[in-house]
Amino acid sequence: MRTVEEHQAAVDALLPQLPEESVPLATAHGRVLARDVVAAVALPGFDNSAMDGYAARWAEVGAAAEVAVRLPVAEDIPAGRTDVVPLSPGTVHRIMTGAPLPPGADVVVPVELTDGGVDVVEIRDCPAAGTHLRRAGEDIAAGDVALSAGSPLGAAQLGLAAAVGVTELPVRRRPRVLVLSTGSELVAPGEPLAPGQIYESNSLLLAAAVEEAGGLPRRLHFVPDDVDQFLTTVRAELAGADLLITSGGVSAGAYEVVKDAFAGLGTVEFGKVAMQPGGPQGAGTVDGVPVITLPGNPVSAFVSFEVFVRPALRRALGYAAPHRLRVPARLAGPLRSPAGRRQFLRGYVEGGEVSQVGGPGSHLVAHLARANCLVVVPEDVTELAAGAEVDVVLIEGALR
Ligand SMILES: Nc1nc2c(c(=O)[nH]1)N[C@H]1C(S)=C(S)[C@@H](COP(=O)(O)OP(=O)(O)OC[C@H]3O[C@@H](n4cnc5c(N)ncnc54)[C@H](O)[C@@H]3O)O[C@H]1N2
Ligand code: MOO
Repeated sequence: MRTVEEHQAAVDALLPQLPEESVPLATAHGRVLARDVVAAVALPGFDNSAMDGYAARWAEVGAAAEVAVRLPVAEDIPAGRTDVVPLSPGTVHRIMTGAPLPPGADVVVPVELTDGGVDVVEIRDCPAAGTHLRRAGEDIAAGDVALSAGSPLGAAQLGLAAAVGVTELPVRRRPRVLVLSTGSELVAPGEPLAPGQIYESNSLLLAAAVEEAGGLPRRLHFVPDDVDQFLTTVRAELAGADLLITSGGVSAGAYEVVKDAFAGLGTVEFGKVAMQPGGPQGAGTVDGVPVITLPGNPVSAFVSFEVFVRPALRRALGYAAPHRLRVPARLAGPLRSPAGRRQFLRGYVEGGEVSQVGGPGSHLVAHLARANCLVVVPEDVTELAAGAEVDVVLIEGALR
């Protein structure tokens, strides 16, 4: 039986880093940066005002804290004015937020502390010298790394890229991932169910998980437990894919279609991993394309994707942090776990305390949908008391 880490390494080895491509900023959301991006300009690019008010010499207006000071307004500087007129002694400039600070000014008096005068202003109070000034380069200097390789590109990162004048970003191509469910009991949602049939749900679950991990999923129409149909469906689509994920047909039954189809074909190896759920696993290549065969129980498919596929996809995409956030939490109640298997129980964590959501059964998809974390119980732990500390892996729901 493989350890979790051994199977993780086998899956990682299947997925090489994806090639780089350049994408316009407007379509880079959700991608991950392939190379460092250096700031071509400093931020702020020039000394400027943090307030609407009056740029002044503190030596001339500081006394307004005790008694009002009246001074002529020599210039009006809206944001976007590009000529810079130095501040002459004995004058102030009316200035707006973001407008360039005139040389000579060392304080901006907010308009609220004045009478708002246009030609002459009465300054009634004054903050300390140096207040409300934004200095060139205090956020980032030109030539510094603005975004480092491996950073996910969210709202703040895209905002920064635009702020330093970037128009395109280097990212890694999204992997094209085929998802194929197997099982003669499966029926498409919306169709009537005969006794013994169930709605096919894993392809939706896995395609969404692929997308969330940064891949481009393509759901193939599910197939019954029939080797010929399975291989025909796979072969029609495999060329050009970066990965095929299958669900079902990998345990010990009489009709294990995925196992049977790939026996003697390609390099897919089947075996057990010391974990629950997600015991039966397979990984290898077929026609040179990486293939990962997940167990069919919906919770097993989900947990297997989380533990093996998601980190491998994210590593291939270049993420600096391919794994989910893992944090300690106190157990709200006691739990038991099988010896020799790492268990990934479904949990709900809040305020540092985690409650188990449903039992360990890998068919409990409704409970999975209410969980926001996986509770990780190590292989050598069989019992834990309420209050014991465990590691929890935060899954999607936790991050909203
Ligand atoms: N004798 C043994 N039986 C089983 C073992 C074992 O070691 N020895 N392992 C068990 C474990 S653990 C798991 S997990 C499952 C894995 O089985 P398969 O990967 O072969 O999956 P199936 O038998 O096809 O399905 C299992 C279960 O999940 C339902 N299912 C399958 N596909 C879908 C789908 N696309 N959407 C919704 N539900 C799906 C299926 O109806 C079954 O109930 O094997 C155990 N048995
Ligand atoms: O290991 Mo199976 O994946 O329990 O449910």
